[in-house]
Formats: sequence, C-alpha cells, structure tokens
Amino acid sequence: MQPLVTVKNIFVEFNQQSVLENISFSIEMGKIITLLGPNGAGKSTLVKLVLGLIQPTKGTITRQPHLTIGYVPQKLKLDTTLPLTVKRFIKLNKNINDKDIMNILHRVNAANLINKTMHQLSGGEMQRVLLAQALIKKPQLLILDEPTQGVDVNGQLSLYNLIANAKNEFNCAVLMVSHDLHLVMAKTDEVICINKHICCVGTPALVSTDPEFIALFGRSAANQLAIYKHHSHQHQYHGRIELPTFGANKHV
Ligand SMILES: Nc1ncnc2c1ncn2[C@@H]1O[C@H](COP(=O)(O)OP(=O)(O)OP(=O)(O)O)[C@@H](O)[C@H]1O
Repeated sequence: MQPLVTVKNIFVEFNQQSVLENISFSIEMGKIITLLGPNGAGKSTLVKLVLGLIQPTKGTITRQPHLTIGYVPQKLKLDTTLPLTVKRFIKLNKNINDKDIMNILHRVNAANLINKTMHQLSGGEMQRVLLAQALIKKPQLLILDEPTQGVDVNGQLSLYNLIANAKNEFNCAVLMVSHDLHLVMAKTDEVICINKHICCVGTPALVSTDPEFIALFGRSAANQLAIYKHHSHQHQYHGRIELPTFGANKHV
C-alpha cells in the first residue's frame, strides 16, 4: 500500500541557516513514529513540513490525495479575554454536532470538561481536549508535537494509552515528537532520531543500541529506551492510571 506521506531528500533553511538536511522517511497506515532529537534539532520544523505549513528549500513531500490530518500543536495561543468553552473550541471544526463532541470527549476521558472554559483547564486536561479536537474528524494521520507538556507521569502514560487506542480504533498513523523516552517507546513502532539530519532509524530497541543515539543522548537515555525490551507491561504504574474507553480496543 502507498504510504500516507513520503518525505524525500528534504532540506530546510531559515535565513540561510540550515535546519534540516537530506531527510527522507515515509509514514505508513497504522504505524506510530516518534521523532526524537535535542532542542533545536528540527523536529517541529519537520512536523510543520509534513503538515504543509512550511515548504522545503529542496526535496519533495508527497501526501496521499485527500489525506485527513489531526494535529495537536506544541503550543496553543488562546486569547484569555475570550471565554471559549471546550464545546465551542471543538465546534470550531466545521460540521460537527453536539453528539459527536460528547462522543469524542468521552473517548479521551474528558466529558466532564465540556462546559469549562479553555483557560480553566489543567495541563493534562488541556492535552486531552486538544487530542479530542484532533480526533474529531477521524484523521488518517494524527500528528502530535510534544503532547505531554505540563502533564505528570501518570497523566503521560494515560495520554499515550489514549493515543495508541485512537490509532487502533481509527487505524490511523501517528507521527509525534516526544522526549518521554521511558513511556512513549512502549507505544512506538519506529523511532526517527534527528539532529538536523537523520542520525538513526528503527525500533526503540534497535535505536537504543545505535552509537549515534548514544552519542547524542547518552547511555542513560539509551537504557530508558531499552527498558521496554524487558518491562513493557503496566504493573509498575498501578494506582492512578485511567484506562481508556475506546470501543473494543481496550488492550494497551
Ligand atoms: N520560522 C523560523 N525562522 C527562523 N528560524 C527558525 C524558524 N523556525 C525554527 N527555526 C530554527 O530552526 C531550528 C529548529 O527549530 P525546531 O523548532 O524545529 O526545533 P525542535 O527540534 O522542535 O526544538 P525543541 O525540542 O526545542 O522544540 C532552531 O534553531 C530554530 O531557532
């Protein structure tokens, strides 16, 4: 099957400064890809390229015709003087009815937030609402730029479970940027490690042994990635995990 997105030999420069160099990869249906890299490595720039928000200086991006993309941005700038409720925020998507909104909020365990205003939300609540907003149109590709910012460790695990279950239910692909090595890797099919160029690519287990990854992130990060070879089940997180509520796909 044709990949949803194919990125081929991409270069990006801002003010004649090179930000991305010779990046190639493809996003296939049903796969979770995590972009890793140090600050300033070009991860958000790559996400914006895939979204079509910026154009490459050189190279090509091919998207499947009529590809639907749901996007959770790194930061959401909201005017705090406007009391926008969660319901109205999600309704900013056209042709969405109240039943659809309630359904999607239920699925991200956020139905109780429907009448809250956006600026009243905690970090974890905000991320759930942003996820609901990204999922409401049943995207073929879900893109998340650091989806667990401001979320505590239990909330992070819960959010990654929701993302993995959304992937199963909608059979969408997921492209995300994350620094949560110890948690996110259990859900990731492929890691792309970048630092302007692609340093290494592969499963978390494979990348954790790659000398370029170790040189960039250190042994401790490599061990966090590798941990999931041995401890990929949930028992160490007992206690405060909210299990996702996705239809038949309750396995995590
Ligand atoms: N619009 C822009 N104009 C000029 N420079 C930019 C622009 N956007 C990004 N940059 C620069 O490109 C480089 C990569 O930025 P980017 O935000 O993609 O990195 P990142 O890997 O997502 O970083 P972080 O982990 O800190 O979020 C940085 O040096 C940044 O300053």
